[in-house]
Amino acid sequence: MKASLGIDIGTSAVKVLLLGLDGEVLAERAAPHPTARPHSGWAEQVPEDWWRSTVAAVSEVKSAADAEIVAVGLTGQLNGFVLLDSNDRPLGDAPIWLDTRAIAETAEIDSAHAGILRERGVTRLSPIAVLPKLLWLARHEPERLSQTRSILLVKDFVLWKLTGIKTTDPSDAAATAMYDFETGDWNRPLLVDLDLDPELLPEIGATASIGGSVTNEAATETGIAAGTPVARGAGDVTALAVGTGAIEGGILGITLGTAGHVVLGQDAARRPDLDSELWCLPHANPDRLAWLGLVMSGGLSLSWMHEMFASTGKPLSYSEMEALAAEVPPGASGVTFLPFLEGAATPYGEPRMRGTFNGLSPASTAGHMLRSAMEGVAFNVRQCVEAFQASGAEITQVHLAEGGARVDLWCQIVADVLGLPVRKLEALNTSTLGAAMIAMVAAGLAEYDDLLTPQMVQGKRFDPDPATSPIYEAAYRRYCTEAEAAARLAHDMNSTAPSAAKT
Ligand SMILES: Nc1ncnc2c1ncn2[C@@H]1O[C@H](COP(=O)(O)OP(=O)(O)O)[C@@H](O)[C@H]1O
Ligand SMILES: O=C(CO)[C@@H](O)[C@H](O)COP(=O)(O)O
Repeated sequence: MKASLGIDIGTSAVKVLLLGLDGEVLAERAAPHPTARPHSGWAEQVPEDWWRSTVAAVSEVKSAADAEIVAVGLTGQLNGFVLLDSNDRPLGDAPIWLDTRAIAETAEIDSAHAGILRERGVTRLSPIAVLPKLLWLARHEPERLSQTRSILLVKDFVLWKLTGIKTTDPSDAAATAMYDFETGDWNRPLLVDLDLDPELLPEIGATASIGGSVTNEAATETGIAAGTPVARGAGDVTALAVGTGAIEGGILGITLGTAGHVVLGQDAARRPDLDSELWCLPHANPDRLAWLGLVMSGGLSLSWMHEMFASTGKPLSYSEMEALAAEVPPGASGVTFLPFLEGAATPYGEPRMRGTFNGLSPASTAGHMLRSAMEGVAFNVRQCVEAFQASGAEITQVHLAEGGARVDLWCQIVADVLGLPVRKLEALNTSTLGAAMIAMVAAGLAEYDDLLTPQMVQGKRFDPDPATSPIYEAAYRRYCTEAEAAARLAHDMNSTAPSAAKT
């Protein structure tokens, strides 16, 4: 059987998926890679680890399904970047999206260039983005930047390893804050103004277009036939917009990966309210834009607790954690978790906020903390949904996916907190699925209109329980009050802090 191979270089792992041309998922595999946090606020990965994980996961998925790979599509975490020297060797490790060392540079660029960033980049600047991190490097590691001959984003590094071609797509480019939505090119005037060389950046080609084909060397390493076309693909937000069906209309995609994503496909002429810290990225379909509400610590809020239990020598499985949380009533008896372990994106845009439990008493149990962690993430998701609605978007269906959606209680909590029916998709790895779908379009094997596969509309439905509605209304109001106070506190305590150096 012929199949499209999707490859997602995620934060915690590379995931791969074989999608039959009839829309059936034939096999999926993953291979993990670590994140290093060498200094406060830093988060880095080793680019060669992405390639090693890709080779391992592709080899496994090929053994799991007897399929002929006719197209490859890439996606990956946004805003990680590799500096390559004149011999195409990485100059050090790659700062990833979780790296917030450039808080001071962010404030500086945003205040001097807010107009051009909003009008041409359709963004408020965030320290997640590549742009302020490049300025940080120019100031703190100028030699490293002066030795740099090219810069590649995460999925584009793997595309280069597969094809020998350095290229990117509009969705990955736009997240860096260095893209011009009007010209479809890098925002050259902004870069020149900041003394950053636009020629270090790769050319930008359409998401659903072929970027190159698998080289003989990559074929030997991966087992994918030499000459197989590789689509440029998309950053993970745009790929998961495709994979969750958030392509047009009111279909809202929610994912609980390491991050949490709340995504809608909207008409390209419309813009969200950037003051609500919503993001706007090019969609795979050029007639649309992907609107994003970003929850920094989505699935991470639960995997963090999972790791804490494991570190005590008494690990709990995810189903044991779910069972403990299920013993506690909705609203977690007044315990609130603010899910800002990695800072806050939508709606606060405050990277210095941190996670907090409020309302604990001697009667509180691990179940209260687990349930409130899931509820806190659902409340942050609701803030994203309300920001979309305030920007005039209508929501008719909710599709939920990625690793955290394996926890049924969490799916029910999301339905109850939103007061909307939620469908947990059968194909949970939606960015990987989206990458495989985009590759099919790029290779001329499918049209955008064919992209809603049977997996999309199938899956378990969770209806909101009306009995929980008044409880969650009160708990959500409590959460908002506490989160707003925490945002003010983080801002006031840190507003004079200098840029993060090696501490
Ligand atoms: N065995 C499991 N059962 C239920 N949920 C899990 C399990 N393992 C991980 N998770 C959840 O899935 C999240 C990771 O989702 P995933 O889609 O793999 O993330 P990413 O693509 O960001 O690496 C974890 O943070 C955790 O909340
Ligand atoms: O960078 C962003 C948003 O800017 C995140 O969307 C990352 O791309 C995280 O993806 P996961 O690995 O959690 O799926």
